Amino acid sequence: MDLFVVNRYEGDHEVTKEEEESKLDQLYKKIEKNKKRQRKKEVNKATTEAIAKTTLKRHIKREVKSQIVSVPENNIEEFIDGSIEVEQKADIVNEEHKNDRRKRKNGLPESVEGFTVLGAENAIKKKKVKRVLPKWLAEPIIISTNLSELKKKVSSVKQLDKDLRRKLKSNGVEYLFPVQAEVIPWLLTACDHSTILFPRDVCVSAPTGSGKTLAFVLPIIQALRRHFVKKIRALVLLPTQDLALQVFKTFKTYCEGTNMDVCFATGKNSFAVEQKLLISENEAFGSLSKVDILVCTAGRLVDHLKHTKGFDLSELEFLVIDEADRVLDNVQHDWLYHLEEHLDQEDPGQHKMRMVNLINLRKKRPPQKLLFSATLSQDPEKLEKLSLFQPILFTSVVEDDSPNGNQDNHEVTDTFIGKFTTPKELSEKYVVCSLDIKPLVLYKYIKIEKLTKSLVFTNSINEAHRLCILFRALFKDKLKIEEMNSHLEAKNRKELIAAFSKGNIDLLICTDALARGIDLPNVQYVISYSAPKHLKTYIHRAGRTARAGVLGTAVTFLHSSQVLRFKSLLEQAGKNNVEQVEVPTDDLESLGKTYKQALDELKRAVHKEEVDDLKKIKRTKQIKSGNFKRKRTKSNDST
Ligand SMILES: Nc1ncnc2c1ncn2[C@@H]1O[C@H](COP(=O)(O)OP(=O)(O)OP(=O)(O)O)[C@@H](O)[C@H]1O
Repeated sequence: MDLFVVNRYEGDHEVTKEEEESKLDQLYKKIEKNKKRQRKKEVNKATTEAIAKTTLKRHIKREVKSQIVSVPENNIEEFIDGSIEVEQKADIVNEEHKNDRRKRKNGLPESVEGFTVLGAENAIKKKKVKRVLPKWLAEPIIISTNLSELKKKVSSVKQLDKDLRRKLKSNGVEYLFPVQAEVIPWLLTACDHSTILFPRDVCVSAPTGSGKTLAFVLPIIQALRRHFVKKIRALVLLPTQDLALQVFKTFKTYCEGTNMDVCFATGKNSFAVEQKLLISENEAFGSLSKVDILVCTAGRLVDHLKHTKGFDLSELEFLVIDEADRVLDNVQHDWLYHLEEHLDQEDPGQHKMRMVNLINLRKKRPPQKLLFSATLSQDPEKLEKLSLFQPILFTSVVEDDSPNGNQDNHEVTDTFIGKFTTPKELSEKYVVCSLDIKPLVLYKYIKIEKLTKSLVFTNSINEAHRLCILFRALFKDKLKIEEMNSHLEAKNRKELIAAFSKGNIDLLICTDALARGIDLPNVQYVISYSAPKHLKTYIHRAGRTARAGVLGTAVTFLHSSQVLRFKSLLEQAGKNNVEQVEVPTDDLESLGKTYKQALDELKRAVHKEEVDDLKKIKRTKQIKSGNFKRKRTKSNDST
C-alpha cells in the first residue's frame, strides 16, 4: 500500500530542536563515514604505489648485481672498493634500457627483458613519417651566430636615418650584429612598400645576447616618425616588469630628439598614474593619446583595455612580442583574446592578397606582428593562434660542433627546426658531486676559479636564500654576496641589478626570475647550482653570460643520477661536447670545521627568521581582531 501513499503538503511543520539535532547527528555520521572511506582509499593507493616502487628498486638492484657479475676479473676491484656509486650503476641500467628502446625502434625484438614478444617475427618495421612543415618554416632566412667577425658597418646602412646611425655610434655601436644586419633592412624595405603591399609578419629566433632588441627598436622608430599622429602605433609586449623597463629604456634612448613619446605600463606605477601618462582629457576633443609607443606586460595591457577610457589601439601599426614563447604561454588574463576583441580586425589569414587593391583598400589593416625570442617555438600549431599573415622566419641554426663538422656550412636541413642555438662565445661545463658536499664543492670551485661578477641559479626562493646565508658565512667579507628573487619589490630588484652591473656584487644568488632577457654587462660565470629542468631554462640562464660577443662560461652542478638526463637535454640543442670539470675534493675534510660553523650560523638564522615570522603572524592577527572588536563596539555604540 505504501506505494500508493502520496505525501501532501500540509502547511509549515515546525521542526523541534530535538528533531533538528537528530538530523544534524545523522549528517555528521554520514560525513564521518565518507571521510573514513576516503582515507581507506588513499591508504590503499599509497600502499600500491610503495609496492610498485620497491619492486622497481629491487629490479634495478638485480640488474646492477648482474652488471657486477659480468665485469671482467681485472675490473672487479674497482667495483669492490665502491668507486662506482649506486647512481652510476643505475645509469648503466638506464643506458641498457635506452639501447633496448633503440633496438625496438628498428623493429620488434624477439624477447624483451626475458619475455617473448608474440608476433615479433611478422612485425614489419614502420618507416618514420617525416614532419612536413609549412614553407616559411622549412625555408627560413639564416642568421649567423658569429659576433667576432662583423661585416656590416653602421655607416654603410644607408636605409637607416642619419641621426639614428649617429646615435648608434655614440652608444658604441660601430657594426650591426648579424640579426640586426638581416632584420633591420628587411623591415625598413617592408615599411617603404607598405602603401601598396600589406607587410608580412616576422618571427626571429636568435641566441641570447645577439642584439634582438635593436633589431625591432630602430625600424619601428624610423617607420613611425615619418608620419605624425599621436596615437599608440607600436605596442611591445614582454613577460616581466624588469624586461619591459629594459626595452622601454632602449626605445627612450633612440627616440631622444624626436617628437615620439614612449611609455611603459607594467604595474610599477599605480594604475591611475599610468592612465594619466597614457591619455589626456580634452573638453573639445575628448580622450587623446599622449603616447606613440607603449611597452607593457600582458596583464597590464588587459587592465587598460578594460578600464582606461580612451585607450585605443585602432591605429596600431606594429605589435611586437618579445620573449614570444613565454608571452604566448601566458594564458593568464587571456590577453590575446582581449587584444583581438579590441582590434576587431578581419583575420589577416583570410585574405591571401598582399597587394593593396580596390577591394581591400578600405579594409582595416591589422598591425604587423613581430615575434622575437632565443627559444621561439617553431611549432606551427603554437604559432597558429596568432594568425600570422604570410610570415617569414629569421633563424640561426645549430652548427655541427663535432670535430669533422663544417662550421661555415649553413645549409638548411629539416633537423634544425625547433633546435635552439646558444652564443658561440659560451663555453659549457658540468661538475658532478654528491648532494651532501655540493655547497662545499661550489665553494672550492669559486675559490679555484676566483669567480666574481657571477650568477648562481637555484630552483627555489628558499634554496637561494639559504645558500646565500651559508656562503656569506663561508666567505665572510672576502666576497660580496646578495640574493634576488621575484618576491623582492621592483625597486629592490632594480637596485640589485644596478649594483651588480657596477661590479659592487660578486655573487648574485637568484631564481629563474632573472633567467630571461635581463641584460647584465660582462657576467663572468653562470652557475646552475640546481640543475635546470627544461632546455629553455638552461638556455636562458646560460644566456646571461657570453652576451654581445664577450666570452662567458656556464657551469651546471649535477648529481651523478642527473648526468644522463642533462646530457640528453643538451643533445636536443645539438650539444654533444659539454666538458666535465673535476673539482678536487681530497682536502674537503680540512674545511670541516669552517663548514660546520657556517651550517650552525645558517641554522640560527633560519630559526630566527621562523620565530620572527610567527611573531609577525600573531601581531597581524591581534591587530585584525583588535580592529574587528573596535568596529563591533563602534557599531554597537551607534545602534
Ligand atoms: N651592434 C651592436 N654592437 C655592440 N653591442 C650591441 C649591438 N647590438 C646590441 N648590443 C648590445 O648587446 C647586448 C645584448 O643585446 P640584447 O639585450 O638586445 O640581446 P637579446 O638578443 O635581446 O638577448 P636575450 O635573448 O637574452 O633577451 C646589449 O647590451 C646591447 O646593448
